[in-house]
Amino acid sequence: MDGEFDERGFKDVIQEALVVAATPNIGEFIPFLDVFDLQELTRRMKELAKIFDDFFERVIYEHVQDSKEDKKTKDIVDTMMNIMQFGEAEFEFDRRNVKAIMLDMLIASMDTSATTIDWIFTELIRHPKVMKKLQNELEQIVGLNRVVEESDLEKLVYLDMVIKEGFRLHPIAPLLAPHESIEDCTIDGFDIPKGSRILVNTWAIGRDPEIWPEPEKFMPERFVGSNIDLRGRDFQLLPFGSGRRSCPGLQLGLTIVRLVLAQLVHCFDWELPNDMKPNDLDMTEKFGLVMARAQHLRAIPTHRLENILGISNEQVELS
Ligand code: HEM
Repeated sequence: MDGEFDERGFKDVIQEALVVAATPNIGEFIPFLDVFDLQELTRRMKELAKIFDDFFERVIYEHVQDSKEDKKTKDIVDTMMNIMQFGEAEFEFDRRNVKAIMLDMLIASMDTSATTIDWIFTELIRHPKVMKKLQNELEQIVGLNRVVEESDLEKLVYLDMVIKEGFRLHPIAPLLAPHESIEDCTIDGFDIPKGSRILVNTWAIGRDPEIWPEPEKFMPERFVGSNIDLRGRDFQLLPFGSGRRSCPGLQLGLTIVRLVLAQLVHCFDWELPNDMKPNDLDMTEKFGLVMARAQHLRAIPTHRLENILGISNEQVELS
């Protein structure tokens, strides 16, 4: 089964799992049809689960072998294995939990950050004035003699607005994760019984003209003087969800997105190949738990930071 990872690549298999998980399963809505698995989603999910399980078994095996040697650095799998071995958790914690956490971390972290960067960077290429304004901010704060570092990020106010605007138009989990109401409640006059499955359509909220003027426009300036943040406090912008089940990787994810985007924009000027115009970029979305761009973005970088990066100009594929 590892063969499937080797042949298709880890990212591809994870992406398939996200599509299967997001596809509405008719058997969940009409329970007596569940057993027939009409869309073959359950069958495929079981196959994928087996592929992941075999892979994580191999990871655990390798860690057990390595632990016999005196390793200097320990990773998250070593830590979980220790907790399991010495019964340090105050609840049942076995091999299945170790594998489930590994799967959770990989699925939740890999595609999310990469897809976010892909969308926001595409918007920057479609909006050269915004790209230029961001480059000016980077020039002022960082200069042109060194690369952006994590410690610069707090000072990059316009970058922050660009990222919020990107998340508003392209929340990578458009329906968040399915939630369940734990008690009866009424929202906006709608009675929601305890135990209902709740899907929060952040994609639609982000494009609601009653909340966002000219919602289809990519306009980071709409955040000037606003204190709307991304942490789930402001319900009109929920790219990481809200409350107890919101994204625990927010800090890491946001730092990666800010740093990578800042470096891409700061280090390079970008143009589209084959005389393509920014407006010609295909913005079609691809369905999945993480909603990615359907088409790969191709752009040509020219480096701006003289004498710092020994990188030649070439066409790169960002997704
Ligand atoms: C830009 C990057 C990321 C975005 C946009 C993002 C977004 C989200 C969203 C929308 C949810 C569902 C929240 C809800 O339904 O209320 C979620 C859950 C989760 N995220 Fe992230 N995420 C990102 C990066 C990460 C990273 C880097 C990690 C881990 C290292 C991570 C780990 C998780 C986990 C474990 C959950 C499930 C939490 C739970 O069910 O209680 N995420 N994320």
